[in-house]
Amino acid sequence: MLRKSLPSTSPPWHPSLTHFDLQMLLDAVFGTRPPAWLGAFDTRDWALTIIAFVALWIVHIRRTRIALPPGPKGLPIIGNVLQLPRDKEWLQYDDWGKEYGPIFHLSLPLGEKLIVINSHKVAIDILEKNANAFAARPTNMVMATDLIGWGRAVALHPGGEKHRKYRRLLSKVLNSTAVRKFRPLEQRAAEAFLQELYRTPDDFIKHIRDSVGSMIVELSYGRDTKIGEAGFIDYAEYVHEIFTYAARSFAFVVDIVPILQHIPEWIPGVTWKKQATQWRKELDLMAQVPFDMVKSDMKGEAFSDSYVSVSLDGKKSAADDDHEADVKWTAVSLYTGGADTTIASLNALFLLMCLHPEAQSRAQKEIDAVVGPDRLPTAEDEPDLPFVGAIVKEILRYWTIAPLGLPHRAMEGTIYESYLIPKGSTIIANLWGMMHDPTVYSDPYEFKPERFLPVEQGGLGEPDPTPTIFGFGRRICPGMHLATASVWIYSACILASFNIKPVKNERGEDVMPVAETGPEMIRMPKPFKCQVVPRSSNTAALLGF
Ligand code: HEM
Repeated sequence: MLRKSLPSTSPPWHPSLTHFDLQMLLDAVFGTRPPAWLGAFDTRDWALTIIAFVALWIVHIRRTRIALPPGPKGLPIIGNVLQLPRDKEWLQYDDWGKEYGPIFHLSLPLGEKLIVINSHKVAIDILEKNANAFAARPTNMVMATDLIGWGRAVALHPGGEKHRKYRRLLSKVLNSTAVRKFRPLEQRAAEAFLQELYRTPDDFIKHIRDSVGSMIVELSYGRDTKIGEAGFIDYAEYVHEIFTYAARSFAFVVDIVPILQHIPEWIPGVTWKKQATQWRKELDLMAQVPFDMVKSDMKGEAFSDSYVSVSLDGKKSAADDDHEADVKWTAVSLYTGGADTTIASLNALFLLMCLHPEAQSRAQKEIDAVVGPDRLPTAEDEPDLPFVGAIVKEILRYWTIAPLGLPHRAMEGTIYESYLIPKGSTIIANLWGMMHDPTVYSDPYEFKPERFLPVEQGGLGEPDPTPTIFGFGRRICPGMHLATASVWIYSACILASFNIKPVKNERGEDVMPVAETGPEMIRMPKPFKCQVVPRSSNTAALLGF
C-alpha cells in the first residue's frame, strides 16, 4: 500500500537520488520511518557504505570460492586416515587423481592437510615457480626424522639456512659440469662389475649392490672402511633399509599423531621408541666412522680425493666444527640418496631386458655398429647411442624408482588457480602417476624405449622423463647428473658384453621373471632369476681376462 507513495520520477538507484528520496524509500521498504540517525547520512556516506558492503561481499565470495582442492570425503576429526593406503600409495593416489583431478587433498587428524599432485604441469606451477615456499620437508615423519635422526641429513632435513648450505656443498661436487670428473671412476666401476659378472653371472644382484656401493663410497670417502665386523657397504645397506622402511608415509602411528613421540620409552608396549633409539645409534656410527677415517687419512701425505676430503680442505680447525658436521651429514646423504636408487635402476635393467629381448637386441646392434667388438662403450659414445639412451629413460619412466619422490611442505599459504594450499600442508608429487599419465605417454604401461626417439628417427618424440623423476624445486635430486651418467655407462657396458635371458625350467621352457616390488619408497625389484651369458667368445678378452 505504501509502495504507491514512491515518487514516480527518478528511480531510487538513480545518481540524482537525494536525502529526501532515500528517506521516502526507507519508509516505503520498512513501512516505518527509519531511525533518526539515518537522517544524518548524506549521499557521500551512502555511497561509501555501499562500496564497503560490496567490498566485504567480494571478500566473502572469494573466501568461500577459494577452497581446498577436491578429495575423498573423510570422517570428522580423523579425516581420511582410515582411507590412507598402507602400501604402494602411488597406485591409490593415481586412482584418486582420475576421480578428483591433477591436484587433490586428504585430511589428517589435527587439521593437517596432504596435497597430492598427479600432473607434471601442476608440480612445476606449484613446486618450481614458487620454489622457496615449498623448499621444506614435512615435520610429521617423526619416526625417521626426529626419533632416528635422519632429519640431520639432507633428504629429510626440515629446510632453511642449514639445508641451503648442504645444497651448496653438494652442488659444488655434483653439478652438471663438476660431475664429469667422476667419469673415469664410473667407467672403472662398470668394468670391474662386468668382470664379476663374467665370473659368477648368477650373482648379478649381489654384484650390482657391491659395485654401485663401492663406487659411491669411493666418491664419498676415497676408500672403504669397516664398522664393527661389517664392511661399510654392508653396514650402510642395513642402515639404509631402516631408512626406507621408516620413511614410508605414515609408517608409524607416531607419524600420524606426532605428540606420541614424547611418550617415555619404558611404558609397556612402546617398543617402537626403543627401536628408534637403537636405530639412531646405528645411524650415528654410519655417519661418524668413515668420516673419522678420512680425517685421519688427511693427516698423512697420501690420500685419495673424495667428497669429504675436498669439502674439508682448508677447514681443519676446531672453529669449523659446524662445517665438519655439515660435511659429515651431506656425505651420508650421498650413500643414502645414491646407492639404492642406482641399484634399483640397474636391477630394473636386468629384469626389463629379460622381459623385452627385442629392445635388448636393438640396443646391442646399435652398440656393435657404433662401438664395434674391440672395446667397451664410454661416456663419449653416448650421443651416438640414442637407443641405449632411450632404454635408460624408459627404465626410469616405466619403473619409476622413487614413485612418490619425497614430500615437500608448504611454508606459506598459497593459492593455486582457485585452490588454497594451506600453510604447513604436506605436498606429495606422485611421480609414478605422472610417468603413467596416458595423456603424456602413449600406452604408459608398455615398455617402449622408442617413445623417446625423435619422430624423424621413427620414434614417438615423447617427453624426456628426467625433468620429472628427480623431483622438483629446491629439493630436486642433487645427484641427478651422477645418476643418469652412471646408469647409462653401466647399461651400455652390460648390453655390449652380455645377453640377458630368462632361465629355463626342467622342460626347457623359459621362466619369465615376475616384476614385483615391496612397499618401500624406492621400487627395488624383488629378487629374480635370469641367465647372464657372454655375447661372444671375444667377451673374455674384452673384459681383460
Ligand atoms: C636413478 C637414480 C635416482 C633417482 C630416481 C632419484 C630421485 C630422487 C627424488 C625423486 C628425490 C626427491 C626430490 C624432491 O623432493 O622433489 C631425490 C632427492 C635426493 N637425492 Fe636422488 N635420485 C637418484 C639418484 C641419486 C644419487 C646418485 C644421489 C647422490 C649421490 C642422490 C641424492 C639425493 C639427495 C641427497 C636427495 C635429497 C635432496 C634434498 O632433500 O634436498 N640421488 N632423489
